[in-house]
Amino acid sequence: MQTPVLTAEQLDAVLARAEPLHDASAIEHALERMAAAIEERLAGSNPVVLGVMTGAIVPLGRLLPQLGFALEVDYIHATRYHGSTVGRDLVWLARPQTPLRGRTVLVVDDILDEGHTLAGIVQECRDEGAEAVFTAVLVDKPNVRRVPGLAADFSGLEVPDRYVFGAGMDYRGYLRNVDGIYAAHRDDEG
Ligand SMILES: O=P(O)(O)OC[C@H]1O[C@H](OP(=O)(O)OP(=O)(O)O)[C@H](O)[C@@H]1O
Ligand code: HPA
Repeated sequence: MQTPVLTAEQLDAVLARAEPLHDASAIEHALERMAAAIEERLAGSNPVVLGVMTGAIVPLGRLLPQLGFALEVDYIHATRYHGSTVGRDLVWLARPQTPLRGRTVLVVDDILDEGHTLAGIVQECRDEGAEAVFTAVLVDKPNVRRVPGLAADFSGLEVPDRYVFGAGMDYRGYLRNVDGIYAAHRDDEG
């Protein structure tokens, strides 16, 4: 049997010493505000909504039932953290199967950090002929390493420049299922 990278006991310890940033109700309200803003802007455009795997699972799954207009759902998988807390080169694991030519696209992700992932995906959508590309992230982490000029069209909550997890965001592949957003203790980063 393959040994898990982290044990349940280790994860309990990471969670216990992490700093709570946003609770479940703050996340719920942020997603409601985002859904209203997205609906106001994109209703009638029949968009392709692209979830960025894997972190988008939670925000996308919670946003979709709140979007009351015609849309298609697909996913794209590009990663640069590979279960680590340090970003590297963007690696493409899956491109969307839905033709994007002439379409309005809404890219949904859990977090905008340095921005290389979102910038790469937006460029990919444009290269595939998308007519307009919008971006939505549950969490915005402003920082000096951000790709210059990059901002999400729709965002929910801000976090400080710390390694965060929960609400879809992972800590070394785990803790995406935590219903709150936490900053890892400095000793647990790196
Ligand atoms: O703004 P950036 O610095 O580029 O980082 C943001 C990206 O990093 C995370 O993905 P990750 O590569 O960890 O894959 P995951 O979705 O499987 O967690 C997150 O889900 C974003 O897609
Ligand atoms: N947490 C989880 N995933 C991430 C982060 C983060 O702070 N930054 C980029 N991907």
